[in-house]
Amino acid sequence: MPLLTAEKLSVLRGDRALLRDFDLQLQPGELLHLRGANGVGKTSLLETLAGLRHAGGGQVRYEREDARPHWLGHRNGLNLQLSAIENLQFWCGINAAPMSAIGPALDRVELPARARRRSCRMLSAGQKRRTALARLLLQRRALWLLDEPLDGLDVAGLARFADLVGEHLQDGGAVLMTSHQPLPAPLAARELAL
Ligand SMILES: Nc1ncnc2c1ncn2[C@@H]1O[C@H](COP(=O)(O)OP(=O)(O)OP(=O)(O)O)[C@@H](O)[C@H]1O
Repeated sequence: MPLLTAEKLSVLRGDRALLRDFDLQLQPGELLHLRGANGVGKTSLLETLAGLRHAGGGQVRYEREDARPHWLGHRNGLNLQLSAIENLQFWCGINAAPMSAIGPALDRVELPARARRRSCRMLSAGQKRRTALARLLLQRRALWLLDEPLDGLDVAGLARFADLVGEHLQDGGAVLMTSHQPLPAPLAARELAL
């Protein structure tokens, strides 16, 4: 059974339809790499699939109860006044996720200890991205919708990202992500060009 189905979806931006009658299925264990030129509508599509933007028509279905997606936008969704740990504590608080998951998640994304308690405005782009990626590990959600998750990551960061995604797919999760860059090895993705 697919984790995500979109049928005859219209993606709007203002009063303009960027996509019409768009169909998509995402199966457990599948990584889908959404590609396309700047401005073609990748972010708008992802936001529509995540329920952050009204569709102009058609429907989006999450087929399983635990398929409520993890969303990672390219702005990271961090409060820059707060530290990495405080941001994750806030996220755990509003999502009923265990605070005990925060340390291990930051270990997995290899955010240095000295960076964890600094306000996020003091972090580099890659450190902020790693903090945002750590959210994916705080609560099990089968579907990950990731907009430009590779931006700002160095070579080690790309390798950690590949580890996280690879494990998630093996556990039966699915990932839909945009990227202008090739995906890090050994991730094998189905490609969809808009
Ligand atoms: N606030 C806005 N109001 C109306 N149209 C917008 C707005 N923001 C963006 N757009 C238009 O929506 C279209 C799709 O933008 P979107 O960000 O989804 O593209 P994208 O494929 O993700 O681009 P990129 O590769 O540059 O990230 C663009 O052509 C853009 O001009």
